[in-house]
Amino acid sequence: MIEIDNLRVFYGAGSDRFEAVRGVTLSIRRGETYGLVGESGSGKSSVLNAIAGRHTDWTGHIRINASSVGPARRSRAEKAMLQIVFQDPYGAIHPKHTVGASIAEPLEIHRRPDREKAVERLLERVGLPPQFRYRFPHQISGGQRQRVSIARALALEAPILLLDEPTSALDVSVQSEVLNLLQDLKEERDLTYLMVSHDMAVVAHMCDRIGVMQGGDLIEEASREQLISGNLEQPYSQELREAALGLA
Ligand SMILES: Nc1ncnc2c1ncn2[C@@H]1O[C@H](COP(=O)(O)OP(=O)(O)OP(=O)(O)O)[C@@H](O)[C@H]1O
Repeated sequence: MIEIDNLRVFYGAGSDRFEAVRGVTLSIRRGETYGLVGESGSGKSSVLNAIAGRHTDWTGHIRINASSVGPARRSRAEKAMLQIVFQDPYGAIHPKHTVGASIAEPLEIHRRPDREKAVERLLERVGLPPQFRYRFPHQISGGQRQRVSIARALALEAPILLLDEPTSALDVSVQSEVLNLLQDLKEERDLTYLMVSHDMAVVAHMCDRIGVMQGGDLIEEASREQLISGNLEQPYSQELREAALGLA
């Protein structure tokens, strides 16, 4: 569903030009949840933003559902293939728009019919009551806001969701509810997830496979079983795992 070949991502120009991702190759199957982990600044979000078309200074090959996408502006059909769920829901939902308007916006842009009904169904699917459509983001909790951004991400029925630290801004008690919702949606709709996370526990819970990034390189890939049992090749991956388990 997602194939990346020798992806290099850059920021800045001239002598300030900086290579944040240094030739990453990976592929993610349909229905798989793939977790990108690594310390802050290792390049995880840069990979995600290149795939999403949010950052355009990159080289290499990205194929989404077997079609190549370039760094240039995406077509409507290409955009409809994937959606992002951000750490901070305010990245996706406008603070001055009602919940209903935020969820309806992608449907309006893509001129989908029956938007009222669709918003109602989406709210219901993410576990929010219908009257929430009239509320503003500051009138609902952080977990509820993240449910709204998930509803918005689902609106166009994109087969791929890019999850950028989707629960790290939430209270621990709410985190698992949102993760369980994502898990249920994935099974129900055969979605493919690429998840960026600091949190190895979240990744172990959610992901079929992980990729470990360090300094812009993908240094190791491992299955969930390997992650859980500690059967990792690179000392750095072990360190991340042990730190997450409180063993370090
Ligand atoms: N807009 C930008 N301009 C310049 N450098 C940037 C920009 N965005 C990211 N970088 C740099 O690129 C490198 C990779 O950043 P990136 O955000 O991809 O890492 P990350 O692993 O996602 O980190 P975090 O977990 O903190 O989000 C870092 O050194 C960062 O400083």
